[in-house]
Amino acid sequence: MDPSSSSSSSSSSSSSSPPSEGPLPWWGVAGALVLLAAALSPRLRFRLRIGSYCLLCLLASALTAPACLLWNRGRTVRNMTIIKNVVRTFKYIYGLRFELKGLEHFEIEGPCVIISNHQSILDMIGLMEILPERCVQIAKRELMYMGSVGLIMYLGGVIFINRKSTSNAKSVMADVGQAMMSENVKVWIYPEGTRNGSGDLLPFKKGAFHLAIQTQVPVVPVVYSSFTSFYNPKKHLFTSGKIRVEVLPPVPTEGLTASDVDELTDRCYTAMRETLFRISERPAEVNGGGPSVSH
Ligand SMILES: CCCCCC/C=C/CCCCCCCCCC(=O)SCCNC(=O)CCNC(=O)[C@H](O)C(C)(C)COP(=O)(O)OP(=O)(O)OC[C@H]1O[C@@H](n2cnc3c(N)ncnc32)[C@H](O)[C@@H]1OP(=O)(O)O
Ligand SMILES: CCCCCCCC/C=C\CCCCCCCC(=O)OC[C@@H](O)COP(=O)(O)O
Repeated sequence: MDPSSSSSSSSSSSSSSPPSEGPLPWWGVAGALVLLAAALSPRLRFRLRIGSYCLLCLLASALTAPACLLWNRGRTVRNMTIIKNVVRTFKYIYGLRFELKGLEHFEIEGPCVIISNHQSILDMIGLMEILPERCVQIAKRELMYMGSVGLIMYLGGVIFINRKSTSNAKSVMADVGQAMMSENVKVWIYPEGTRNGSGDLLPFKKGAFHLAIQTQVPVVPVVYSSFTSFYNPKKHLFTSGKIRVEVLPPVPTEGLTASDVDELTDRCYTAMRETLFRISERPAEVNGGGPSVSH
């Protein structure tokens, strides 16, 4: 037997024979088990998907913060443009498609108060899909402590309030009013004050409407269709989906005073609730609207 042939045969046998079929590495086994479990368990699939979203937010924030610091040297609403362009890519990762209507109502010279319904932590994707220039958000102060996400919110100019202290929140909102006018900034507020995945609207808090009247700027209502068809934590549902977004005509506040807050709140609440039911293809309630303000 020719040694070269034997060596070639051994090499050919080694090259022609399949790679050594040793056991899978531990991480291969772990990955396969996770994928199998996720395929079998909706709860695990949901947790993996929403966990990946949180991780993505943390990672993207950590990577975007230095860019904001280098580009704009600190906390400024100009960072929102950078943040917006990053977050807008998330829709492709999670298969979310937006149908937009009424964006021309954002073409307002100067400040305004934008209000929208708030359903989940996914709202950030919808927020950044249509965020106008020079627009900051009002957020609960607990979000400031969410690691890199809190940092990026701070750098983007987000205003943090203590929801549990009306007096503190009111004084912060008063300062916001002054800053809005002096720095020509729009403010985005979620008047429900918390996430609400019911497919309906919670009663509205009044701070947004006080702010608009105190600064005599218009209120621009924005409505996102219900996520319940593709996102429901109670049912461990989180798939791809379509979100209709409708920007309603600005509601003027010139000439209004604090005594008009309840009427302005009701007007916005009713218009947004009707829109929410329409774009979510949910039959409007026979008995008209629910409570518009928190009692
Ligand atoms: C790069 C990758 C990044 C990836 C990560 C994603 C990051 C993106 C970056 C940017 C995104 C940031 C987005 C953050 C979103 C966060 C959303 C939230 O946190 S929602 C929770 C916080 N928001 C709110 O709470 C809504 C605003 N709240 C209010 O307006 C409230 O009114 C208040 C907090 C000011 C007070 O609330 P409360 O006391 O509970 O109830 P009210 O009925 O509203 O008010 C009680 C009485 O006080 C009167 N009032 C209220 N405000 C005022 C005021 N400004 N001036 C005078 N009086 C006021 C009100 O009229 C009531 O009195 P009454 O006699 O009953 O009328
Ligand atoms: C080093 C500390 C690390 C902390 C780890 C944080 C883990 C979560 C990380 C990222 C989550 C992505 C969040 C994106 C922004 C979410 C904004 C939001 O929607 O917050 C909810 C708030 O509107 C209302 O809260 P409640 O409904 O009142 O409750």
